[in-house]
Amino acid sequence: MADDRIITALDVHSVEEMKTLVEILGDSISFYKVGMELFYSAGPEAVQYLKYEGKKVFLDLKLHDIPNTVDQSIRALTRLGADLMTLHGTGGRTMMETAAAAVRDEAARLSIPRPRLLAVTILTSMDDAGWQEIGGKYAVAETVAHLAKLAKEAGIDGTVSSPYEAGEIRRLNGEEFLIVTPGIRPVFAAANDQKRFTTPAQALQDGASYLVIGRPITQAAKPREAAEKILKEIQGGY
Ligand SMILES: O=c1ccn([C@@H]2O[C@H](COP(=O)(O)O)[C@@H](O)[C@H]2O)c(=O)[nH]1
Repeated sequence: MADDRIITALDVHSVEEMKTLVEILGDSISFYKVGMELFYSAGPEAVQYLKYEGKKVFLDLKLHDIPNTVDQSIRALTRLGADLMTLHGTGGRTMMETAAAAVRDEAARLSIPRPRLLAVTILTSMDDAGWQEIGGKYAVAETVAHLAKLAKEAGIDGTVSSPYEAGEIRRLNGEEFLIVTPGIRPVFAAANDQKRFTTPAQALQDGASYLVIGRPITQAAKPREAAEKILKEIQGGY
């Protein structure tokens, strides 16, 4: 029933709201994202609950700091046992290399499966105009490809990018590299604040490994029906 390639973003601010959604979605969703909103409100309990329920967890806290701070923070987060975690690729090569080594070291020390690390490239809420406004010298697509190459060289397992860049990242970094794409909008959903987005089927066709989908499911009048509609779409049932 569930498809591991769909990660539902639990952007709510209490454990109670999270549990209600997870119960409603039942076996239609097996992979959840805990982001800043939920983690800053509920803390590690959110991750622990999902793991206890047998779900996979993407802990999306987008670390962005000097290498030493990221090293210590990523070690603490590794102990929570998430499957995927994020840091910002714009933190640079040394920061990414330090984080990649810290996750491997901490997971080995605890004899737990190693969480996969993803570098956030350029947020999907940003278009070329917004990127240039903050001083971006090259086009978004070019910068994302550059950051993806750098992330791979630094020992990072994958990227978070928009689906628009997925094909090029796949070409550059190969089949094993994880490409996680938020900015997913089924035809029935509003764009909200997303600027670089496409449909679930198109994103997979373009090379995404995982799709992050929040509001089109969690804010639908009937979340389970919305999730099932998306599953049907990606499994070719339209
Ligand atoms: O570039 C990025 C990085 C992360 N996100 C996160 O994904 C979800 C998307 O939610 P929707 O409701 O489907 O828009 C959200 O948790 C973001 O923090 C992103 O959108 N873009």
